[in-house]
Amino acid sequence: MVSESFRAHPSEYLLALSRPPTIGPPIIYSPTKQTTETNRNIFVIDSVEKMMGEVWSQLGSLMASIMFVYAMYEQFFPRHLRIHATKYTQKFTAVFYPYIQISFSEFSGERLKKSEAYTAIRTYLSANSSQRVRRLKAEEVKDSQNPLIFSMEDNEEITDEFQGVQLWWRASYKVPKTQSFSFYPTSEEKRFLTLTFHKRHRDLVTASYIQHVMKQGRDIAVQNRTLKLYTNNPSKDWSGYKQTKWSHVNFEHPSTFQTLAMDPKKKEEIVDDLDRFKAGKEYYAKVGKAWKRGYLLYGPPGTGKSSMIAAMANYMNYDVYDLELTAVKENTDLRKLLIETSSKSIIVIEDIDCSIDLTGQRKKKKEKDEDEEKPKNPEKKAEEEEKKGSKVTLSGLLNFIDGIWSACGGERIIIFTTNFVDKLDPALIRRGRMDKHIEMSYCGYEAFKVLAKNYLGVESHTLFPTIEKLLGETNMPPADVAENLMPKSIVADSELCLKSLIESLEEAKKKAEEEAEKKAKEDEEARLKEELAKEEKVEANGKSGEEVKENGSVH
Ligand SMILES: Nc1ncnc2c1ncn2[C@@H]1O[C@H](COP(=O)(O)OP(=O)(O)OP(=O)(O)O)[C@@H](O)[C@H]1O
Ligand SMILES: [Mg+2]
Repeated sequence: MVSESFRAHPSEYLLALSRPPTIGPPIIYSPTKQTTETNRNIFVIDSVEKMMGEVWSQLGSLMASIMFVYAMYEQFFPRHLRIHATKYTQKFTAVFYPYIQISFSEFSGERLKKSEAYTAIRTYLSANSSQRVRRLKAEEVKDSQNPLIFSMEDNEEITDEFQGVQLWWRASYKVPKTQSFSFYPTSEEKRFLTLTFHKRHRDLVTASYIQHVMKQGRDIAVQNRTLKLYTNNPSKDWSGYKQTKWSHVNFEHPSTFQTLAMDPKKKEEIVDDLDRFKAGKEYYAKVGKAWKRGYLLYGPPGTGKSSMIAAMANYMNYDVYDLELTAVKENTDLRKLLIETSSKSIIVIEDIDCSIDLTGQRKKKKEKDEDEEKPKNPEKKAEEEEKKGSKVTLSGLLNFIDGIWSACGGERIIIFTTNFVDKLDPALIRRGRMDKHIEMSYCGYEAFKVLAKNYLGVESHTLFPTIEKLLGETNMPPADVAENLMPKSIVADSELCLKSLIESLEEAKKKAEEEAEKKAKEDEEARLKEELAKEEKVEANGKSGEEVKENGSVH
């Protein structure tokens, strides 16, 4: 037998099989020059060669016949009959071939837009294939945390399993036969993914499996993507060639809930709220509310409002749209901006009290009265309006937050920040618009412990009780505490930083006491002044009374 007598390496065996058949007289090996074993091997190789030669020649003639028949078929078989022939061939093969194939092309739609389904499936397969497929393709991906992703190479196949059912995915490509003229750049090869499965699983695959794959693919893409920080372009720049309403950069703020210094209970409450929001798609639909949530962050400067927004974006994996209201010309522009934001995003308006004239309605009325009094020349009026910039009104902003348009897209968080919550119109911050009001306050002991752990890696220290006492007596924002905890030189250790903080706290306490004293003095002086003024008034009244009396007596 060949397999028994052939002892060469498999690669040599394959080499022998692939060698073309030799023509001519057989080679005679001299028994005197070869050992018996080697002779036997040579003989076996020789007979395999001969056998393969026959197979090759038969195969060659068969191929030639098939090609001839195919060429005749292509040339002479009538076109309309060919359609029927293909149809019946497919029906015939379907009897013996129980598998169904679904293909997903890379591009779809009129403008050769990249198919979302293809992208999602490819992401799903990339996540699953890198461990199982031998031939992988490395691709550079924009906007992803991993600059390189590995997907399966063309013509590779991967087996997947879903609810106990086996399915096969294959990546393929087609080179189009004819070149068509197009305005849009087309790649020569058309790539597609083919899913093969047994026909008895048709319902499972179409109803659940594909949805499962696409959802997983999208989730993986969301996990891997780099967050973006958008800002709105001034309304006057919207027309023209590019017409982009938002510009963006990669969002790289490192703030997280771990690094955020605040009361742990309050922090946990916020994280829970965010979790509930993220998982609340069905709930919001059930209660008939748009899937969005508003947060109002208020507190003195440097208490971590902006850091909180960054922590929320990183936690939720949402893009941030930083809306600069002063660059928005009017209410309709606000709506246009809203439409162009994506879901899974946070829309932020910082320092809302400074960005919009919340007494706009009243002012407008005053202006109107003035205008009626003295009509201006229209050119001057337009110039003045241009100078004034934004014409966004409070009602426009209210509509932006919870008008009908605000529901498009879904899964959006709106955040306002302010230093002066009392300045805001109650309508703007009522529950439903700003669902949760979060106060960011001065640094307490709990917040300090978080900062000490983050900045110095210290969880307890003998100086902590002193700091706790001083923090209770002063109002220092976390930004100042953090600054004091930053080592000022390479050799500075944690004790030095804590001492520097104590110094600053004592200084702040002294300053606050001095200021309180000064204020008390000023108040006292003002009170005395008022009393004096009152007395003088009474005196003056008394004098004038007497004069009246005197005058009366004269008359
Ligand atoms: N609660 C905090 N936790 C951790 N770091 C903080 C906190 N508050 C402030 N910081 C530090 O102080 C800096 C300023 O904070 P941040 O910009 O978040 O304050 P803010 O409240 O937005 O101030 P403003 O009202 O002036 O905008 C941050 O870069 C951060 O390092
Ligand atoms: Mg800020």
